[in-house]
Amino acid sequence: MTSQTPHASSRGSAPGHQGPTTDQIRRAPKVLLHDHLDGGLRPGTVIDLARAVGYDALPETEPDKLGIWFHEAADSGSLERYLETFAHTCAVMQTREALKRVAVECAEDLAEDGVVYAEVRYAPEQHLESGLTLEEVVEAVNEGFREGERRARANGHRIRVGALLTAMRHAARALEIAELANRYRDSGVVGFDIAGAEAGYPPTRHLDAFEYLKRENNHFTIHAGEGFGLPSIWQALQWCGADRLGHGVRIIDDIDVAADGSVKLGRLAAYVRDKRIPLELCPTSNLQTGAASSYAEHPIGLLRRLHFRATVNTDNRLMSNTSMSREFELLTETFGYTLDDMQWFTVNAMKSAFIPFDERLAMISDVIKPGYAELKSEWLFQQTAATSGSAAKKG
Ligand SMILES: O=c1[nH]cnc2c1ncn2[C@@H]1O[C@H](CO)[C@@H](O)[C@H]1O
Ligand SMILES: [Zn+2]
Repeated sequence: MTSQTPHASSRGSAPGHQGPTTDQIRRAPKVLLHDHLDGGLRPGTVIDLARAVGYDALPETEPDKLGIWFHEAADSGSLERYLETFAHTCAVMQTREALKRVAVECAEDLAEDGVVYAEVRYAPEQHLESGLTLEEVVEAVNEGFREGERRARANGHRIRVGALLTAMRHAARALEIAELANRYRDSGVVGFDIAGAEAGYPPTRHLDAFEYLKRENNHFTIHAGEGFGLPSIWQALQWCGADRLGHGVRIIDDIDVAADGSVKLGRLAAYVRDKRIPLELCPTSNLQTGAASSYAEHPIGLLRRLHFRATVNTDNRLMSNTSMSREFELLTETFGYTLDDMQWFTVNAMKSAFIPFDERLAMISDVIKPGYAELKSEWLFQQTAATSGSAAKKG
């Protein structure tokens, strides 16, 4: 972890610059731990696939309008209504070809955005309507990610994508999906997750799946502390044993900031910080589901200042009309973050990934840190009147 203070000065960019430029943010190496495959389709692909399978329930048939429709429909203030929009994306992801294409494009789009490592999740049980088996779903997506990585490389980008298999918390297939994740752990699947409406569906309903994964020494994250508060986070950690928290943003309810600015952590918040539990924060998604009321008031500001293991994520690029670069742009605008802050979030994410330690370390020391060092040194080589020699000639 870097040791700079939260609002590190302009050391990370050219003197006088308040923060990184849009272009620097895009080129900076980024790590994404929380992104849903069925929440990141290109609008044009949704339309193509709907046509191919004869799905006629799309609300719009023109890409730009459909993109806007997803964004507006998801902008509902409630997690339950936000989740309704996935009926359309899941409906068109029911064949091997469709799943593969979506996975290829996902890897390509993330690479284009400067993401060097991503864990992308989806719920295999939601892709069985046309007769695919769970294994066929996983294999089609894996094939797509490998092909996407190859195409990204051909375009001059480097990315690695791992899959997380999600079980839906309202359903009863968690153990089966956990076993599936375990079977594919050496073939592209790096962990497990549960998602879906949170209120009324506590993670302890799926204890058998989590206990199984622990016995197998496997990894899992749990969506908790988004649509419901502290009890959900507490269960996810202390009953289920989650390695990471999907969102976890409501941990803020256990942090007291006094009028004089002094901060007191409750027992659960202290545990989360002390144990370095990674928080997969997704600012824009939280605004849409009502888990936060504005970027300025988003708990990520305080959590970063208090040195929680905070990470920045997209959640659903289609529904939130976002990307990793966009999330960082919004954060730099709101909190004045510099390249040092971006690097801190990125190293946090890489440390928290589910791939082996030696690979995480190599990513941090050989990809992430050199990438940021390169960006941070750019101002030194900008041609100015002082360095171009033109002043001397005129004199
Ligand atoms: O932010 C979220 N909270 C909870 N569930 C979600 C969120 N985003 C997506 N999904 C759910 O996860 C499924 C598998 O990818 C999606 O189909 C959606 O229902
Ligand atoms: Zn999510």
